[in-house]
Amino acid sequence: MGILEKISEIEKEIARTQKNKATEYHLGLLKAKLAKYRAQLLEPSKSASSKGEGFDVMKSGDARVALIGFPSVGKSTFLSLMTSTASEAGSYEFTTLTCIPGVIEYKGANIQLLDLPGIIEGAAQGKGRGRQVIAVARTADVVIMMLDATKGEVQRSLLEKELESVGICLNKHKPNIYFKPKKGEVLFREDCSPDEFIDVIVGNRVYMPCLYVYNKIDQISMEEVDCLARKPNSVVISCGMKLNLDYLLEMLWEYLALTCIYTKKRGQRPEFTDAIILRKGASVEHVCHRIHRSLASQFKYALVWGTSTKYSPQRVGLTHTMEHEDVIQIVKK
Ligand SMILES: Nc1nc2c(ncn2[C@@H]2O[C@H](COP(=O)(O)OP(=O)(O)OP(=O)(O)O)[C@@H](O)[C@H]2O)c(=O)[nH]1
Ligand SMILES: [K+]
Ligand SMILES: [Mg+2]
Repeated sequence: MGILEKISEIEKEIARTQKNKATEYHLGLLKAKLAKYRAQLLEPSKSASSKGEGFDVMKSGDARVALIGFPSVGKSTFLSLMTSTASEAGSYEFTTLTCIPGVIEYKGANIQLLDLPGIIEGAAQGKGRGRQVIAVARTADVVIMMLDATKGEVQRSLLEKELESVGICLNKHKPNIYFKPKKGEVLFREDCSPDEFIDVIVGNRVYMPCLYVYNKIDQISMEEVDCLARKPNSVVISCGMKLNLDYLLEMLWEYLALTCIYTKKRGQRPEFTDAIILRKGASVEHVCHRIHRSLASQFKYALVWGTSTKYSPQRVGLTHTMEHEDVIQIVKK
């Protein structure tokens, strides 16, 4: 019997077994067996290319958020709640076997949310689809590390270790060192540790904001909830009881640090209801491209009101860096 058939047999048996105290133990065993076979589905097959298939999901929208966590912490339940995409959830591990994208619409922005298979210790060394999952995490603007509030803190440090072992630095700022290999010129713009210096030379580090989301708080006491909620970069939620999801969105928005730009036409008020949403550090040229493909080539100058300029308005060129909530009026040749 192949793995898929075995899985299907177990699923059928679970479906026809009544749920009660007497069958609880048996159901538990069945679910453990199911998780074992599903984990085997995640293992890269020997016949396929040595690297195994990646999860190639097109980047879309204004930003990308990856859901990373151990199996069965509630990642898929969360995706199904926050987006119009349904991702299958189940009370057994390794329900999700691939990358499932959804879109969160928030404050006029489209945020791509990626549900991923659960990862386990050893993921970075290729356990399960660990490598592929981590590769997707690298492409995100923010990582949501989803944790089961009923489980201990080791889950958090284990996952952090996995990500750090492949050069993903969470909630750390990139060391401000300028390094140009050709000339071998090094300029320390701040005090740095040897490790930080090595990171810059090796050059494959990514620095990423990470939000620790403790799910299933409906299962723990108020005191425990309170304790988790006070941890840095952490939010407590319950997908099951839809608790604190609004607050999580607010935090996520903050961590994404997107820049909202308002346009205005000459002699008119700014279009405050229709912001252009860009990544941090976006220039006037980025704004032009967003309005119309050919606008940058017809560009003469722009007037900008807001925190990015010394005067309001100020005449600026294409390379000027915009800041959050600036207003811009573009003047064509
Ligand atoms: N009590 C409680 N259960 C939850 C909550 N959120 C999700 N669950 C349950 O947890 C189980 C796992 O949920 P999933 O969404 O499949 O978890 P996952 O992280 O996607 O799991 P994998 O895809 O297997 O890695 C399901 O039985 C959910 O119903 C919650 O807030 N509270
Ligand atoms: K699951
Ligand atoms: Mg899942």
